[in-house]
Amino acid sequence: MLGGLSGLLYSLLIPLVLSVIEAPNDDLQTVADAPAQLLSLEVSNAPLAMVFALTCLFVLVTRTLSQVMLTRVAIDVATGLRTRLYDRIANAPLAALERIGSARLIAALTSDVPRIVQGTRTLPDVLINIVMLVGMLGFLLVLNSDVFWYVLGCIAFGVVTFQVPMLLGRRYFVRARARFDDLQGSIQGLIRGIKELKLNDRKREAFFESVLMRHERAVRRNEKAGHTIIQTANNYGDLLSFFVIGSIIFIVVNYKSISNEELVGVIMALLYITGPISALLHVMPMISVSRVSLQRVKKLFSEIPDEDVAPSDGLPPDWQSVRFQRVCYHHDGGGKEPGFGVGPLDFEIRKGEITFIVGGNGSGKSTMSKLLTLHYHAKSGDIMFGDTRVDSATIGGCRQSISAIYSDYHLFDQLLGLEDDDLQSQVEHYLAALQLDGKVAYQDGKFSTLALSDGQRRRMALLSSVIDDKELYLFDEWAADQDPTFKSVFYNEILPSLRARNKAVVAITHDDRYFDLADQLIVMEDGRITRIERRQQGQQAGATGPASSVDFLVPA
Ligand SMILES: Nc1ncnc2c1ncn2[C@@H]1O[C@H](COP(=O)(O)OP(=O)(O)OP(=O)(O)O)[C@@H](O)[C@H]1O
Repeated sequence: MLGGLSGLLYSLLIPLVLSVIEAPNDDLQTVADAPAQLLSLEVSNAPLAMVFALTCLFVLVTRTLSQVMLTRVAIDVATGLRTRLYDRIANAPLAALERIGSARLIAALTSDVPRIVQGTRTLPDVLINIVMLVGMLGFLLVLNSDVFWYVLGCIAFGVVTFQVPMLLGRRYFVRARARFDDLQGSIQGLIRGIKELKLNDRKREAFFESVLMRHERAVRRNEKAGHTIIQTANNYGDLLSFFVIGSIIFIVVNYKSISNEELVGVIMALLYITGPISALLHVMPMISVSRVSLQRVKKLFSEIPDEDVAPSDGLPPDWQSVRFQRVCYHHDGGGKEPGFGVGPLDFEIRKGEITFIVGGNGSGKSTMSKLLTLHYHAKSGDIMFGDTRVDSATIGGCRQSISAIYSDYHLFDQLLGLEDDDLQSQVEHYLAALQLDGKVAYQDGKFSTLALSDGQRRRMALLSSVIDDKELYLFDEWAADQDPTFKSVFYNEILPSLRARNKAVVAITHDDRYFDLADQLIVMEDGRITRIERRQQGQQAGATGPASSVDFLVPA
């Protein structure tokens, strides 16, 4: 609205100036002959000068206001888009996120969203320039209708012919954007694999040449081609404006009756029109790139399904055991690969027991554990939390019973969602029990550092997990990078103390030295359970090391 008003006022300036130059009536001439005194300046045509000054002021105010307001809207759009993406990611099934991959998600958040916003930011200028163009065309119509129709025809011709390079340029932008996902993936490879690359010059060169720079060159090539085409088209558009002016001065005047006075007005109007046309042409590449990013984000949204989970009241159901009944799951292989199937799985995890899941690499232990922690949705069969069957209505509540540390866990630098009064003392207790008290402090609701060794970071993850105080604990090869002493602490003290608290404890492990500590041993092979061993009633598990008298957990 303001942009339109600004454009309209802007387009009124030329007729105003022309009316002064042309001095169409005697009154004005008289006024011009007797300049008025304003702020000790002699001003000709004082009333018109006032109108001119006020119009300029209005243009300044309305244009600034419209730009500021729309820029603010654009910033809100960016936040809104990112927030929608955060929500989508948070509510997406894990399998879909694994399939899409972090590279695409990060590229959308860091590259597409800013480009969309950049495109949105041009909108006030687009609007202002369109209104200016329409205003000036209206003025042209008043001046000379023949010239008006001629110019309109030329603009229509320009718009139609401009579409060809635009479409071509857009195709290159689409290709560049698609290759940007690959580039993002290889940048992650460079950062994460820097240690391996530094130790092997040939590997590094090969990575740079055939992976990283290949994608970089592809992005560069396509972006250059896209911008070259669109810039050339812009210049063609600019040139077309001058071609129109030239053709009117040199050709059209011979066919249509245009007075000299009209011609001056027409040329001024046409020169003035080139401004908005050129401004519109120059935002075209930005709008085109922005549209490509918008489509990319839309496609991403369509690929992230919403998880079929009803809103949970946060209350887990009452359960003593979790039962798997003929549960099956299948990883899609993607393309020609057959994928990997797990199941049918039948087993029971009880509270007050320690269950070890063992098996060779790739036997399906982690997949089964993600079914148990309700991250993967079973393709068939039932998972029961006590008498509660896990389905879309109950899954949210059931998840609240679970705490898990996977091999690719993430460590947050603060304890989130906890408001216990004695949180500080609990954290201090666990920092000491996990032998981290000299390393990490908990201050102002944050850990002082996470720059720790792998084993120490895993202990921090354990701290965060036990402090959550859930019913079912899953540890995926947690002890793999612990030293022998702390491995023993984990198996002989930490797991038994969780069991003593009536927690259901599940650990995926290759540490056969500690197998007899478990109440139940589930052996997996090629996606199936080949054996389940249960300890006899009354036979106390935990014979390998000296069971500590110290309770790891803080007193209840
Ligand atoms: N996200 C995934 N997408 C597709 N296939 C997968 C995915 N994760 C695992 N797989 C397939 O499932 C198989 C079993 O993987 P899983 O991680 O469950 O094994 P595991 O027993 O935990 O192995 P390890 O002891 O090496 O951790 C793998 O061989 C792989 O082919």
